[in-house]
Amino acid sequence: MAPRIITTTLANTTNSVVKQASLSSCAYVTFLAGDGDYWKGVVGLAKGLRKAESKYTLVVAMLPDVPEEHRKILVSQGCILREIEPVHPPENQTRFAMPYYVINYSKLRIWEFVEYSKMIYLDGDIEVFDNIDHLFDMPGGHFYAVMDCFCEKTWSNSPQYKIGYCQQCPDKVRWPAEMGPKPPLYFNAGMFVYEPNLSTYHDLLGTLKTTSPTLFAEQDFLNMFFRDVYKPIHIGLQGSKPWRFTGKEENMDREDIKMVVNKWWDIYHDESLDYKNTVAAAAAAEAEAELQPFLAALSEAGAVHYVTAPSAA
Ligand SMILES: O=c1ccn([C@@H]2O[C@H](COP(=O)(O)OP(=O)(O)O[C@H]3O[C@H](CO)[C@H](O)[C@H](O)[C@H]3O)[C@@H](O)[C@H]2O)c(=O)[nH]1
Ligand SMILES: O[C@H]1[C@H](O)[C@@H](O)[C@H](O)[C@@H](O)[C@H]1O
Ligand SMILES: [Mn+2]
Repeated sequence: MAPRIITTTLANTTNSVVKQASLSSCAYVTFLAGDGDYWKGVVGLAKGLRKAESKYTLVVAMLPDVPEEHRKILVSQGCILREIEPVHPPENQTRFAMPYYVINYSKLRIWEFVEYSKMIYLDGDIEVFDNIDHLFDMPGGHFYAVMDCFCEKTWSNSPQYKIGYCQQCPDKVRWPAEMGPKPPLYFNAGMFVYEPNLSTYHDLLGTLKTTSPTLFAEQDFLNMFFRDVYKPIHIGLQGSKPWRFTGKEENMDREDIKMVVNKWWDIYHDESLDYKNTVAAAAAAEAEAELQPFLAALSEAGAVHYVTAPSAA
């Protein structure tokens, strides 16, 4: 965990208590829902970040249905847990299964995490094999993400897939003039760099109320919402539930895929990467003492529901 710089000022102003706090302002954030096996992905991600010697902590935005047992494991791996309320898409407009939408749209709550000025969102099934902390240094005011790939079967009903159009190599198959204007750049929402902000957050939720859900849920929505500030970045995305891989899946007898999956398991099982075995755990114990008044103040104000990593003791 990165050392935190905390200043908590409590001042009485006309009977109200003004609480100011400045926390280390960057963090990674992932999302967790349900009692399934996605928590394994989060453990793999937390350990991968550690292996890459990231300076920043991993926040887990989780829905209330994540069982206590899984929460404990994540806390023991140094994650900061933040429970979020489910976000429901507009009623009567869902052509697809409701739980799918509730899960995905709930991700929008991460704009509420304004104790951080910049965050990198990563899906729980993504692994980092290199340090990507430098992405926090990119200029603010933009939404950074990786361009999506339309070759996936999930895109088979789209015009892009049908004509073999690739936005990453737009010269391979040119967008035909008779099909109208070229579609705007489209990012994958499995990883992005963004700035939590309450006004953006309210705008996101307000706009969602009047937006019909579409196939790729919050991914389509975020593409629409941030279309004017989107900037593509080039980072390899790895996300196919490596913990479920058996080698028998369709097209999965490839050596390169097996190597990535094995690399994922190496990180997952590496005990030296367990939070309790790191110097950060000791530093966190020290920082926790300082952090306590701030958390107490926030929870007193009913602002957040927060669980931090335990001390190494
Ligand atoms: O039961 C679930 C389902 C999902 N997740 C979380 O939600 C993320 C997204 O779900 P998947 O990885 O299963 O979905 P995809 O790989 O299809 O993800 C892509 O499409 C989704 C919408 O269709 C989202 O936009 C997502 O960010 C994008 O990477 C997971 O990584 C995980 O962090 C859970 O915790 N529990
Ligand atoms: O845009 C889609 C979407 O995110 C899918 O859920 C994912 O499986 C595909 O890889 C991607 O192209
Ligand atoms: Mn995924």
